[in-house]
Amino acid sequence: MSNEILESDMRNKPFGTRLRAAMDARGPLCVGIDPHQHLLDSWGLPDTVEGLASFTYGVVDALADRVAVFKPQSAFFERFGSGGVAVLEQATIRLREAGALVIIDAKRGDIGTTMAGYASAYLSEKGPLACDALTVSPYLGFGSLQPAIDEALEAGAGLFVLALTSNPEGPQFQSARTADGSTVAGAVLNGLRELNADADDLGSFGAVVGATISSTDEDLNINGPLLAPGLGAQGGTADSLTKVFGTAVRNVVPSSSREILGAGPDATALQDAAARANDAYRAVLGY
Ligand SMILES: O=c1ccn([C@@H]2O[C@H](COP(=O)(O)O)[C@@H](O)[C@H]2O)c(=O)[nH]1
Repeated sequence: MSNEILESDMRNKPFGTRLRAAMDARGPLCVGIDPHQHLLDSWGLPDTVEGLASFTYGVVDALADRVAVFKPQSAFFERFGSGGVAVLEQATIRLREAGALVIIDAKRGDIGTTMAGYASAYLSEKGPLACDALTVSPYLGFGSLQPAIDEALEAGAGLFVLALTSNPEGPQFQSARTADGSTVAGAVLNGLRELNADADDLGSFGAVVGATISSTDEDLNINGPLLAPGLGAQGGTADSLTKVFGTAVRNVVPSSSREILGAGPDATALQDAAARANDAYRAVLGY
């Protein structure tokens, strides 16, 4: 199941094309790798870098060849300093070797050459944390993301820009009106729509839209992927996806972390949890 995505012709395709192929082959589920302290504890592991490594590689070994997309949460690796970041690097390499795509959830955002520094760390194939896509924050202005957009285009990588996040505090800024009358979220979605305008099927520039927002008046048809965290532990369900995403539901990448990870450490239990979630989302998203 892994090799069709790894074939050299696919390797050189833009992120959006590779993402569609991976979801077609393995189902739409994105498994979040969030090694919370309470999860290490429930897996019988110590809250140390060794515990982090056992947890992370346990997820990788169980799921890398059957799940399309993984979203490691950088914060839980950074918590352990350089040793933790080394685990993130290794996990990313192993997942990609098994044909999965990796979105590192680091929500980076800065200006000019600093943003370019983040972009080269995560998006350039020569970067130490080279992955398929990175989450980024647009709150220094959508245009501040340009160095990451340029690097993503150069590397065939993708970006997921925060638009309508799953947390209840999000609307305070995201629903605010900009000078041209659109909301902040609407301005982000417009920016992404422009970036994806020439993409054939799925563009490489995605939005983060939580599965927990009850509904939205924003146009989510951006011809790009819609990363939907908030499923499972935060209360979002497969049915919420139809309500939130409407006609854009086919482009949703449903992401779930604690709901799946809580089934470990047994590999079969992790695989069953991922298969159940994948089947539920497949049915709703039309795969
Ligand atoms: O709007 C957002 C953006 C990112 N996240 C991240 O997704 C996971 C959710 O974990 P669960 O255990 O499935 O709740 C976590 O890494 C968040 O930082 C989000 O939840 N909402």
